[in-house]
Amino acid sequence: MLLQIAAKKRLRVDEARKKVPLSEIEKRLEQAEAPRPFYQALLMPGMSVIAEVKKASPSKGDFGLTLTVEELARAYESGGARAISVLTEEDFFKGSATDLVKVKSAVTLPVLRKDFIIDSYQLYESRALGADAVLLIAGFLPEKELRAYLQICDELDLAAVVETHSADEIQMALTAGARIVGINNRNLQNFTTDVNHTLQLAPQIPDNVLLVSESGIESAVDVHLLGAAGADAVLVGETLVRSANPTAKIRELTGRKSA
Ligand SMILES: O=C(O)c1ccccc1NCC(=O)[C@H](O)[C@H](O)COP(=O)(O)O
Repeated sequence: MLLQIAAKKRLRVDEARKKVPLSEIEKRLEQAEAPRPFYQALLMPGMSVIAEVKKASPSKGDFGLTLTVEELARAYESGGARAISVLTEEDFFKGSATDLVKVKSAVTLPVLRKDFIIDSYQLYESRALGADAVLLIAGFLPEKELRAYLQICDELDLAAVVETHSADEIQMALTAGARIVGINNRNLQNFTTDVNHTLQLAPQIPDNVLLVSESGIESAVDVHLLGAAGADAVLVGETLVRSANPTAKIRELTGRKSA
């Protein structure tokens, strides 16, 4: 599945580059507004929720959102989310760049572009679309490339969450210079999730690096255990999009009334 996602992404990136060359994106970036502070949002005391706008997934199919992406993002902001993640991958998650643009203008929170970044072009594109942060998947990128991408993110003033799933990937992310490491509780081979995965790997993350626990987070107990293990933030998708009241669900997860 991951190979299929990467192959589709390659075609999409090549198409995008033909339509809008990097030189044109660089021109647009000259007019771009300063990004919103994603890293600082995760530094706030207490657990930060990165609430995800997720329309579908390869394992679960379409979630049948009843709210528009703007309404959903505003509901997340009201519940005290500290950042919004927008899945922009088109072919397996039914997302789009337009979703990111719509969400960015609907809320005041920093916005993470959640996609499969396989080409540096996507970093410039993300910044031009208004993303404040991007996700880099350690399992997709050799260390040299990851380091180079992190450097481009720094130059663009774009925060980066480096997603990992093993001790080796965590070491690679840290060596490459990651300042925010995601531990994905989802096994990308079979799509099962287990929050114990973060609990087991969290000790590998030094204190000066922010830890985001990703995927499969369902309850206040999960959030509490993850916080006690050292997570600064949780990235939550399915639990929120399936909830009848996403605002209340975020409050229930954090035990807080506001951010
Ligand atoms: O969500 C999936 O099934 C999935 C499959 C293959 C690659 C990535 C996948 N998810 C992307 C994500 O990063 C999640 O949407 C995110 O961590 C939130 O997860 P959840 O709270 O379990 O929806």
